Amino acid sequence: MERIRTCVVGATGFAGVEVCRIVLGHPALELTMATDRKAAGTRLADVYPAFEGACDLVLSLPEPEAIAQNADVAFLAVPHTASLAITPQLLSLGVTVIDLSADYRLHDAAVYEQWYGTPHTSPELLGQTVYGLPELNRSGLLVLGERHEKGEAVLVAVPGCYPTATALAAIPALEAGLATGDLVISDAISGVSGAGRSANARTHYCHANESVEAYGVAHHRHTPEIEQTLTQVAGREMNVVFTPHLAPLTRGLLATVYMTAADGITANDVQDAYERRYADEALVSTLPAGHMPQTSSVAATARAQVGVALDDRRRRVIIASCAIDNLGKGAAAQAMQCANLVLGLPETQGIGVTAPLI
Ligand SMILES: NC(=O)C1=CN([C@@H]2O[C@H](COP(=O)(O)OP(=O)(O)OC[C@H]3O[C@@H](n4cnc5c(N)ncnc54)[C@H](OP(=O)(O)O)[C@@H]3O)[C@@H](O)[C@H]2O)C=CC1
Ligand SMILES: CC(=O)N[C@@H](CCC(=O)OP(=O)(O)O)C(=O)O
Repeated sequence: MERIRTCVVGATGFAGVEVCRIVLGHPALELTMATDRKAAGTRLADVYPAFEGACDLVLSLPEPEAIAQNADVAFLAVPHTASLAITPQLLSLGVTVIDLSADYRLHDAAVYEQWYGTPHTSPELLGQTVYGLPELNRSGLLVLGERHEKGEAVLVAVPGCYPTATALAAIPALEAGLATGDLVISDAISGVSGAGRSANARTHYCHANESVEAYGVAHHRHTPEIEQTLTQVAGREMNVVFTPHLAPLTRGLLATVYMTAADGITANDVQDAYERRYADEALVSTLPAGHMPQTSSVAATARAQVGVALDDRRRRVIIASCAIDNLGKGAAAQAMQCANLVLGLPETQGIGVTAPLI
């Protein structure tokens, strides 16, 4: 079988290199192009020696015409606005785009402009884009797959890492009507690779090591994305109080979510709802009652694990905690899960399903 020609844009970034690693191990895809502006002209293996012997590809500049000549699908692992700059042209040249950036996640261009502080230059694409959380929007991704099969280039907006973990923690309780009200609180912790490859004052080893801090409090740009998803799930306008924290981990993300419990529900009702909701999901597990997830159990995988409890001692609160790998289910592996659905491949093909155990 001829393999699907694949380009990774932003291939030396943390999310991009993880996409490259997945593509190189994927039986149905071939890494035919990888781009990077600063390292163009050098081999990917010169930047990441782990690829020595496995990949001889030379990095190119991210030029849409060249991408269209070399690839049928492009993963964009670039910062927001960089995706806006090339996605319309890639689509018009017939390249299906799996975008890891935030540029096409929000349905409303005005909300994007408010939170990202920059004009949205292709709002006409927002209506045709599917938000790539397969556990919520699988049918939409399969519709994109039908269009792709007919030769149309399509666009997937892969969710952010914090929105992925927060949504997976909240979906079962909201869908089953076990959580009431319009407020969800999400306390989340990310490893430092979530901030990308370039260190800054906050992510510098000497600042981040042996320390945990909250940041972006009350104004992080994932807030509207989380609210958009929770509103879709609950079928009513939802708000989130979202507090991200930076922890001295290389990779891993844990979101613990608090929701007001509906009157009369029991801890068993909550546990059952979560187990039922994820029973058929290959990549999301509900842990047994009394167990909470840890990031090391999902490191370097596409998996999410969710643990849930009901605190009915004073206030009745559902507490759900979700662990993912920020670069796995939070970025590259989820991007591949979406691509598999769009490309008509088995949903988990090519993505690691269990973590290294030691
Ligand atoms: N890190 C994570 O855990 C997650 C990241 N994401 C998203 O994935 C995307 C990449 O993130 P991450 O890998 O962390 O970032 P990095 O900073 O590590 O990498 C960014 C990459 O994009 C390239 N790039 C930067 N600007 C442009 C541009 N204008 N045009 C083309 N290429 C450009 C960079 O190389 P060069 O400048 O040399 O071209 C580099 O290869 C972002 O949108 C991020 O929000 C999503 C979920 C989780
Ligand atoms: C630890 C850390 O700094 N994390 C990043 C996560 C952002 C990210 O990757 O998300 P987008 O895809 O929406 O840009 C942050 O808080 O900005």
